[in-house]
Amino acid sequence: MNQSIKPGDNPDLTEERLSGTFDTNSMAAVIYGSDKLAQRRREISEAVSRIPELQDSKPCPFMTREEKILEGSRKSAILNRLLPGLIDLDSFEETVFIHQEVIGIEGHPLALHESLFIPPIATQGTDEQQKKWLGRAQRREIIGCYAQTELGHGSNLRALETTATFDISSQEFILNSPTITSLKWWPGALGKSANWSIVIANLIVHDKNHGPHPFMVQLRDEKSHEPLPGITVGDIGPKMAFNGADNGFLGFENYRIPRENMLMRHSKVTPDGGYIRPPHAKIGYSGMVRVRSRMAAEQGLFLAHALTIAVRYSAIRRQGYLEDRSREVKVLDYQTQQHRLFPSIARAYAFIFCGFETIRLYDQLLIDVQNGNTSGMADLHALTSGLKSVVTHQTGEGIEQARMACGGHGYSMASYISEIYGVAIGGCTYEGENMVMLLQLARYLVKSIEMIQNGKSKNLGPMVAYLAANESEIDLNLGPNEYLKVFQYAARSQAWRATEKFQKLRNSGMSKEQAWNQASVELTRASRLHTRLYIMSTFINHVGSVVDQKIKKVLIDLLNVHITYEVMDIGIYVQGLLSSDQMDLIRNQLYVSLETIRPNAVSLVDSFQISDMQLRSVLGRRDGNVYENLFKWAKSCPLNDKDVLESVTKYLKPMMDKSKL
Ligand SMILES: CCCCCCCC/C=C\CCCCCCCCCCCCCCCC(=O)SCCNC(=O)CCNC(=O)[C@H](O)C(C)(C)COP(=O)(O)OP(=O)(O)OC[C@H]1O[C@@H](n2cnc3c(N)ncnc32)[C@H](O)[C@@H]1OP(=O)(O)O
Ligand SMILES: Cc1cc2nc3c(=O)[nH]c(=O)nc-3n(C[C@H](O)[C@H](O)[C@H](O)COP(=O)(O)OP(=O)(O)OC[C@H]3O[C@@H](n4cnc5c(N)ncnc54)[C@H](O)[C@@H]3O)c2cc1C
Repeated sequence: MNQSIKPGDNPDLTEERLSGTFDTNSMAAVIYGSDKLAQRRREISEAVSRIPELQDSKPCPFMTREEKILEGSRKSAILNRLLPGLIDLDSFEETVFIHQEVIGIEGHPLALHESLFIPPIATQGTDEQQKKWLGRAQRREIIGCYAQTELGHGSNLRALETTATFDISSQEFILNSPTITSLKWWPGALGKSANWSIVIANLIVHDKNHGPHPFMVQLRDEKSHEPLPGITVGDIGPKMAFNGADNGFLGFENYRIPRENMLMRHSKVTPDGGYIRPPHAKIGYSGMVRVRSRMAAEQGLFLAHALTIAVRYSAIRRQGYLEDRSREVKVLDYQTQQHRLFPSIARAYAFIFCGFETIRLYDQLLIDVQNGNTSGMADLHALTSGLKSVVTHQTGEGIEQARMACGGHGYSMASYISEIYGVAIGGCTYEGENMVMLLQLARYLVKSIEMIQNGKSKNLGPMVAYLAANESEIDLNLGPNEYLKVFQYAARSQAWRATEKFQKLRNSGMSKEQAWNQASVELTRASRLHTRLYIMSTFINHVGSVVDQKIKKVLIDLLNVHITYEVMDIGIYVQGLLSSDQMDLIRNQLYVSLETIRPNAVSLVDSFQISDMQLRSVLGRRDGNVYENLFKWAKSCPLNDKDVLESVTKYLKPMMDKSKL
């Protein structure tokens, strides 16, 4: 049963909901990993919808940037007061969810406090440091951000220029931004809101540079909120989207902080200037791995927002005819519309399933690292580097297709899809530019192939074991596991092709760096295929573990859309394996699976259970009553407050009057 049906809804949507074959609450439990979490999301939505002061003061598209920041701060402060009665304060998921529900996706002054400021203190701070700052941060007595990227460098962390020089005599670090390019640039909440920051700076002790390390730095006076002497700080200006957040710049001039402000759980500077190395050289990068490990689920949900809008709208939008000339069809009945939207629904599910898996893997790694075992770091770094890159790119593509699937109204801010797109594709850049991160995974793939070449296949981890197999024929009787083999073939042959290209260039006498650069397009292709294989295999495993048979049946249908679409999409890489007859068969299976999923399309997006408050879309409203509300929305546009604008009286009218003479 579709739980979204209510009286007064658009009958076209009700009809769709009645045709669904499964219970949307049960599907939500599968999507969010547990009945309890799905249930909590519904309860929180319901509770906040009843609190007038948490509602939008006006639609976001009609707000200026200053109003967005004010509104985000207003709601953050109210939430901070009300949270104890609304959520389990120990649950990160509930905390993130309620902020998203109430404030939305455009960002707000506390958006990074929870995800980028608190975690480094909790995982890289010593027990004393945690005691000193964690409680204050959790109670929001201080607001924090994460300042790493600089004006001149973001991707290449080893070229960061900010310095933290240890002064033994005063037992302080002296922070400096020696050049214009060393200004910190981009950190969310830094511009106007945060009064503390984790700052990544080169640690210099006895003139030796030990590379980037994290420091806890106070930026603004806790009473006046004025920048402290030695600090230059401000907002970097409007962005493509995410304008409810105040991304900022920051410079230091001989700014002193106590020795105890370097986060010292792993690396340490002793009072006499001794440096103690961390157990793994890249442990300071683990905050980034944490965020990347959450990005697949987060991005899957961005895609889910856009699809909820586009699929619901496509079910009420009637345009053109099929056989019956007496009534126009729902645009959702066109095969092209289904081909545009349904594979993205499948991807959104796949990304969310993968995302919960990588969050679990990160949590496990965290426990291992705290116990001194860093052996899993390279694997998870490689996996999350590839995953964030593929998922952000495909999410962007899927959201843009969703916008186009809504025709002209998709282009209006009333659809809200452009904002979702703008926020989501930021993910292609933040937490590591996608090409850069694909090349990180490629290093791992090349190393794995070198192990095979050196007769050490047995040492390969489970995620790359397929690189050593030798599949050259596929049974035509295609089920999910055969599709997986097809994908393995594609990923394996591309990984070998790219590695051999790199090796050939090396053997021709080229430097390692040049050879890498000349092979890099092929290497990034290998990384994408490897990652898409991982996404597919996680999806297959996840569906296999579902117990509820009605849910399982529809997930198998969705999986069929996914595997057929993905294999068609990488056709060029499987030409050596599949005949044109086999490709035709797969193409036809895709068309059949689009038809099979059609009656459940609306129920599949309803199962994401994204409330109207969170969706902020006139087109995607749960009740499907779009046209009257589009008219209402347009009338409420501030431009319509007056019939005759100053633009007319001051310029157009005099121009027209003059022309008449
Ligand atoms: C009451 C209030 C409550 C508030 C609660 C609010 C909560 C609300 C939250 C959300 C609300 C909802 C909001 C709506 C949603 C909005 C979403 C939008 C959010 C926007 C968020 C934006 C955040 C962005 C943050 C950032 O971007 S931070 C900056 C990130 N920067 C990067 O990622 C830089 C990328 N570069 C690198 O990582 C490195 O430079 C490099 C590329 C890895 C290379 O490093 P390096 O040069 O040092 O190494 P190499 O020489 O290349 O490699 C050497 C070997 O090291 C290995 N390696 C590298 N990294 C790692 C690692 N991490 N782990 C393990 N190993 C690693 C590498 O593989 C090499 O190995 P080898 O064996 O091959 O040698
Ligand atoms: C919305 C948003 C929020 C952000 N929030 C924060 C924050 O809170 N804190 C923070 O510290 N930072 C933040 N950032 C900054 C972000 O992390 C960086 O912008 C990102 O890491 C990319 O670095 P860059 O800007 O230096 O890109 P560049 O590296 O300059 O990228 C430019 C081009 O160069 C290419 N390139 C660079 N290096 C290589 C290479 N080795 N091989 C091949 N190609 C290469 C890239 O692929 C890209 O095409 C944020 C950014 C955005 C957009």
